[in-house]
Amino acid sequence: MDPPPAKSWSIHTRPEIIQKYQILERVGSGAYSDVYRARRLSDDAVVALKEVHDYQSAFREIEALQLLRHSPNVVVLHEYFWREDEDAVLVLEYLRTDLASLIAEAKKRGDRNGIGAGELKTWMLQILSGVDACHRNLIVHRDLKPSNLLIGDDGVLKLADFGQARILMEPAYVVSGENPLDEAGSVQPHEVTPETENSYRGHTGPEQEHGAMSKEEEYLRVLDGVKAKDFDKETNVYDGDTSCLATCTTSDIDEDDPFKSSYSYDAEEVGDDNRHGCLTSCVGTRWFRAPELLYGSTDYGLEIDLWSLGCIFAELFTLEPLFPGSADIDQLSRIINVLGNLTEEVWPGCAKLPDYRIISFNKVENPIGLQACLLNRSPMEVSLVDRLVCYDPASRVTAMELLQDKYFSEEPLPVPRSELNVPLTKNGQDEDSPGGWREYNEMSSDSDFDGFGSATVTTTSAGFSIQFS
Ligand SMILES: Nc1ncnc2c1ncn2[C@@H]1O[C@H](COP(=O)(O)OP(=O)(O)OP(=O)(O)O)[C@@H](O)[C@H]1O
Repeated sequence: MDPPPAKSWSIHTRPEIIQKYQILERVGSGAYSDVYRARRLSDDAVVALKEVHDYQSAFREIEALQLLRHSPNVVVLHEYFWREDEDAVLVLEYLRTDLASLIAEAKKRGDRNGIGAGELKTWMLQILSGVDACHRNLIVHRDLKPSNLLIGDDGVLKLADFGQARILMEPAYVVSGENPLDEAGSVQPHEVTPETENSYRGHTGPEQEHGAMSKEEEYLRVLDGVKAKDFDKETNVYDGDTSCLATCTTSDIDEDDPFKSSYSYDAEEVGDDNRHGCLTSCVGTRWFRAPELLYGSTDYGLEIDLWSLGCIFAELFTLEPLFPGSADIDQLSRIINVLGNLTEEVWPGCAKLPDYRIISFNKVENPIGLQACLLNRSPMEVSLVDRLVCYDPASRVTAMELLQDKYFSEEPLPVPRSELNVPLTKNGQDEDSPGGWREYNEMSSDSDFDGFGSATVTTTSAGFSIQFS
């Protein structure tokens, strides 16, 4: 195999960037990226430059952010730079802090009741609106966690870090198995404008008929898998009737845009997700990872985000992570201690999960229940988490349904954004602090069995099984 092409060693030396932006400081780095605060020379606006070192992650983030560009609770992608031999640089709106910092500051203050109920509701509504926007577009974020919910000085909260996002279904009938980036070569920068926006709505044309059967089958498969509930008809994405496919496809696509033919479910086969629509179970940050992922599912749906959402809401209520597992098995064991064992009674079909028969736990006779984890919270708050943090993905309440929940229309009402206490600091600067950034961001392999209980390995007809006690 040829070695990868040499890359510019630094964003600071790339003329196309420094001609337009003054790089001020590095504000963060993640598994795949370095993020800088920068000043746009044309108008002095402060922006974030996200230099993404991983091709697939950059691809996914740009693809999702272009589709979500009108969503008020999703970070705005202004433009991006990408040449074959260099890392992608995404120019994003700059948001100074995040929900993890909000939780950390509230905890530090030691207020007995945590974040005020009216404030909580405003934060939650913003999160729900962002998740709802993703799910209406059949985008599964796959890494929802407090540190990926960015907050601006005006109290606006936006979903960010779409590097693991996937579009579960794109009814554009674009028939392509090829990677559009390979075809496109160097065509940057790309300004993200209404003209270059890759929307898959509102255009019908002959290309829709091409490959319709397989797409329809795929669509039905996804729907089966994700139990897509009644998406808003206005979006023309899904109205509970597959006939709406006829109204959905790509619209104005910039000829130069390397993403122009990527908006199909199977056009982009990257990462560990395979060519046949199977998704990798190795996504997300463990504490927020849904049980179906922990059991190795590869045909999960939007509901994995709803589980994460429940964990985030629980953390907002108690200022403590709900399931802070130290390894994947520990993660499952914590969930089982609270919800009880995963059985066919609570989730019909769970026995088909790839690792269900491989990993088993002793019967938990008296699961402690979510209420015990949410001490001093109102019944409505407990119910809200309960409807998200449940085993059967089909039973999880959608973001759209929650936006209408009476919790948000009852006293105390959500406060105006101007009354929110925006965190003064940004959490996670101290990477080695216990329970801090490093632990929070850890994504370990599925093979970490250390540090909890005893394990009995037995040979079975299927191979082996591990019993944890
Ligand atoms: N638009 C932005 N404005 C300000 N800071 C940002 C912005 N986007 C990202 N950051 C910060 O940069 C850091 C890394 O960003 P991000 O989480 O998007 O990258 P990543 O490599 O995908 O990370 P992860 O390892 O969490 O998946 C985070 O601390 C984040 O808060």
